[in-house]
Amino acid sequence: MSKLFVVMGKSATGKDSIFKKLKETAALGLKSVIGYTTRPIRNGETEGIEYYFVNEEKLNELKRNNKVIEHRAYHTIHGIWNYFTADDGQIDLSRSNYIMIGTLVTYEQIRNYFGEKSVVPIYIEVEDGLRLERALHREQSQENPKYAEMCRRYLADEEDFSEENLNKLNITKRYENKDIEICLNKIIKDIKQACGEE
Ligand SMILES: Nc1ncnc2c1ncn2[C@@H]1O[C@H](COP(=O)(O)OP(=O)(O)OP(=O)(O)O)[C@@H](O)[C@H]1O
Repeated sequence: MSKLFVVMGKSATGKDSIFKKLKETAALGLKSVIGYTTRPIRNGETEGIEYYFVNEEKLNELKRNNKVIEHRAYHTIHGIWNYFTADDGQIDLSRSNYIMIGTLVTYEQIRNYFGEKSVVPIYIEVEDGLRLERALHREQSQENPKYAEMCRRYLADEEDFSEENLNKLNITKRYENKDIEICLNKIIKDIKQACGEE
């Protein structure tokens, strides 16, 4: 049976970096599910690669057509930022294995939508101090660093990814992203196993 892998973790744990590498690992043959967001595009991001960057009008249109699989709205310092996954023809579990980035809420809703057997969590962890350092470093490289939003997100993650929430969803397996290559190798091995290749 085909699988949909959901890469999750707190801010700056390296989800985007790991997601990109897994997508590029030809041996896995994973198709990516691109999510949608109404937040502004960051330097270095490309439309249709990290996300489809859309406005709220588009979100409302997809909602009216019952095409939104899961949706989260964050009250940020810059207003409401929406993130969602749309049933836009990208996912066909009878044909391929897929990978996407998400939050715990995404994972829960996607699991409800496609069923527990088809959806596999990949939870990334980084020690809090190191993670804050990486978040700051990344923000400093932006044209308009959003430090207040970085701090808000850092604190919000504590609640969103609490042990209680992780336990509720039965997420026991953790991948530590200290050294990205070691982390990737572990994930690749497990993805192969889950897809029945090992
Ligand atoms: N193993 C690693 N060692 C050093 N730096 C890393 C490692 N993994 C990721 N990074 C860097 O840490 C920063 C955060 O990584 P990334 O943007 O992939 O995180 P993210 O989890 O997708 O964050 P967010 O959810 O906030 O978008 C980036 O600048 C990235 O280059």
